[in-house]
Amino acid sequence: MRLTMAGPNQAPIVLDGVAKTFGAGEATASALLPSSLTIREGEFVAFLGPSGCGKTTLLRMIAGLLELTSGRILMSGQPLWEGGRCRKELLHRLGLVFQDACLFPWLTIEQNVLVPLSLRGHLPRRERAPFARAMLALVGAADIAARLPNEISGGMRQRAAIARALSYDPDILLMDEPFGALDAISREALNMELQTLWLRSRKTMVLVTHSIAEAVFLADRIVLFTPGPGRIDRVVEVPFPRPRARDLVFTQPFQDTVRGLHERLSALMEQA
Ligand SMILES: Nc1ncnc2c1ncn2[C@@H]1O[C@H](COP(=O)(O)OP(=O)(O)OP(=O)(O)O)[C@@H](O)[C@H]1O
Repeated sequence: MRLTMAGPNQAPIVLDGVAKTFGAGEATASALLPSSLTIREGEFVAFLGPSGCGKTTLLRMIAGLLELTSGRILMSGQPLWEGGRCRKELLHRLGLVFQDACLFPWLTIEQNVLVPLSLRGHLPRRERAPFARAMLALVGAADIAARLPNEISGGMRQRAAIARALSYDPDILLMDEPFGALDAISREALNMELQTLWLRSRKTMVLVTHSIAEAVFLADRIVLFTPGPGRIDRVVEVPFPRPRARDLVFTQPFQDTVRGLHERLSALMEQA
């Protein structure tokens, strides 16, 4: 089922006092303190914070993979969780990409990208393969359509994972450290591709990252978390116009922004 588009006052994602604790009794541990945030239509938001601050936990709650302990998540104004039950029909708006590409090793890349199309069945059968190839082309991976996952590089596997997430035709792309395991140069190339993808599609994108520079390069707004149990410390607007050139990272204004965030994160970690 496809939902109607969000109205002007219905942001794609609203977090309203969202919190999570794990365990029970004396073993209870807080993973995320109450956090509120509005993610706007078509914006690129990065979640940035030290290890264990609850970024992944929050992303998993937005993805409907983890129940909230308290608070509400609204998707285009509709609560994602109701009475302890996740409203699966709202999840059709989401595409997910994780650090590990999680591709089926016995399927070619094109077949992997076709899986969600077959499962969802939202395209006529004859249109599926061309659509899968178009998604691979969009992320610069058209050449590897016929290869198996273990025959290609980690960077190419992540491109394929993004293409697979896009084949759900999501309005919102949630990404958890998608390039965390890649070398610096591949990561830069993938960041450029991701920016191009965002510029072309204007999908709402949420990226969890440890990298301050990656967050500054890609995001419109950076959500900074305190050390665990984390909460949102502040939301920082990134001032650089688009498209952002690869060389932006070497400029003084970029490095000043990175340094400012670094100093804030260091201060938070010293206070913790
Ligand atoms: N299933 C779970 N059961 C118990 N504790 C958990 C579970 N998942 C996460 N946690 C705990 O919740 C806290 C937040 O973890 P989370 O993975 O969300 O942090 P993170 O900011 O994404 O960290 P990283 O950047 O290292 O991935 C951590 O203390 C973690 O140990």
